Amino acid sequence: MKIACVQMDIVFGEPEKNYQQVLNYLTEAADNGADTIVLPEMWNTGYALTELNTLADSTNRTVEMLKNFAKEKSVNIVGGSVSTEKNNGFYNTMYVVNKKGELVSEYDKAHRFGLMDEHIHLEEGDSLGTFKLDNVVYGGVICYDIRFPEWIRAQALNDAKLIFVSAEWPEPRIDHWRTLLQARAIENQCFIVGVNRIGSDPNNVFGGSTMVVAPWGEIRLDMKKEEGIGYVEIDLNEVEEVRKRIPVFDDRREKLYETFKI
Ligand SMILES: NC(=O)CCC(=O)C(=O)O
Repeated sequence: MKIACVQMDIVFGEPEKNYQQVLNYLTEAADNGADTIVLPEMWNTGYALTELNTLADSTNRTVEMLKNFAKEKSVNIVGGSVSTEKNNGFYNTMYVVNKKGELVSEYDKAHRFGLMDEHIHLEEGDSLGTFKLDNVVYGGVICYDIRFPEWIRAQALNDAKLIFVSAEWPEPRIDHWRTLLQARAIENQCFIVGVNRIGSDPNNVFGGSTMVVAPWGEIRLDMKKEEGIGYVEIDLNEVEEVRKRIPVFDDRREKLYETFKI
């Protein structure tokens, strides 16, 4: 499985420029033989949260673009996230489309990040964010969600073998990002593909460090500050190998956990 991670800059509050940019990246990745392309968080608008009433995607624009592209090039797309307007509110939404051009997941960020005012401008989602591509179960979460081990564990317990994390994670906390991605991979014995943006907006400088971490914890891709697409080939059989080596999932004590606040 060849994964393409798009570590891009995002033009603040300018969806037209960002849709064009993303189309260019998708084309480059598909032409380079990617099976699955992964985008960062809020790539249509950036964190222009006070302008969402005019900028957020309130139509099917993103979904249609991703579906058409995926079908034409026969590629899976984990569409990072975009700001959306639906059900009388604004959301931070991850769309995933498969190679046939079908929408297989629509996940709204479950945990809102107060330091970037999400709790003021965005609604929170309630779905788990697991989905199937080519008959394998995956998970998808958005940025701050990775700080909640119980949320990632829930995806792993629901059979996710690889979890995608799309982010706009600022540089000053980039060590947290790197450590959390590795910890979530080791504790859940699964692949973690974390795609962060680079560049800056009026309030933050973003840290890049798009990474792919294997179930044993090795870093298989580290884009550091490089702008562009990083490629990695992975074998999902590694998940079962690592789970056999240390059978964490067999050794869990669910009854015990139920007696405490976990
Ligand atoms: N966009 C986000 O959710 C950022 C999360 C973040 O920076 C963190 O430290 O957590």
